[in-house]
Amino acid sequence: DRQRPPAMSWERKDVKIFGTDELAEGLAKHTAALSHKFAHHRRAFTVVLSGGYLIEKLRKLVEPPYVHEIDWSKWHIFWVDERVVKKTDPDSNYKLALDGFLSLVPIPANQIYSINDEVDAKQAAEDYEAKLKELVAHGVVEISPETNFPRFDLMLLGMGPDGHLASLFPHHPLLHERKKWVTFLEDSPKPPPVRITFTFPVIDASAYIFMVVAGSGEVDAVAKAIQGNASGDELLPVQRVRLENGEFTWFLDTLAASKLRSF
Ligand SMILES: O=C1O[C@H](COP(=O)(O)O)[C@@H](O)[C@H](O)[C@H]1O
Repeated sequence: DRQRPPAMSWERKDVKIFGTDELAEGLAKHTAALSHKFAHHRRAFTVVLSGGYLIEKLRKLVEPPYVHEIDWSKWHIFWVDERVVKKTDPDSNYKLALDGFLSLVPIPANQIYSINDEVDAKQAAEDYEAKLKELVAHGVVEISPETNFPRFDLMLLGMGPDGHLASLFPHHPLLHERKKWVTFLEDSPKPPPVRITFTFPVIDASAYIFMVVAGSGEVDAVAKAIQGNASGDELLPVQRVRLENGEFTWFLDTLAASKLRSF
């Protein structure tokens, strides 16, 4: 039933709240719209994924009508963060996305940019940054004219209960990394400890970010992030996103939004 918009209990430009069963449909609809827009204007649609339950929320994209309507040949897939484990490890964000999403859609395999899982974290971060630079040079990934950081078309991200996004955790020194595109950490408070992550300047250069949060686990972080009055060091990582020239939209289900005061 394509004409029927997803049931949405509440919407403002930057916050969309869906019934728990409707969130995946709403996300698919808005993602497909961006895919059409970018595929029409450029030869590539660059999409960055996180791990976590985001992947399960992409389930409607692999079903009709979206699976048939999207021009998957234009999609290029990246990870905002990755655990430094083998690609077959259950902790791998690549494996999670492959099993739950990428193996079900016809994105060309050479347009799926996973990390090098044969090297240590420092080398994996350097390799990934070098790959991004190569793709910028070939015009696949755009570059921000303002900051010279790569500008991805869409980041589909999740957030942890502590407000972390990517592998940028509260009070961690990497929150302040302003030079590198991709960096690494060996002390992630959430296991596994060794990871690589995009830095804030890369996240901030995005054209669109969809921040997807569902269920009751992050309800306090959602309320703090959207309506809290923290400042300085107490800002949650997700509150530190400062898009230069892009749109940040929360995709919440009613449970995740249940501690929001009405706007
Ligand atoms: O460790 C990670 O956590 C976040 C949030 O995960 P979730 O399970 O709370 O959705 C995820 O976005 C990130 O990619 C992942 O490495």
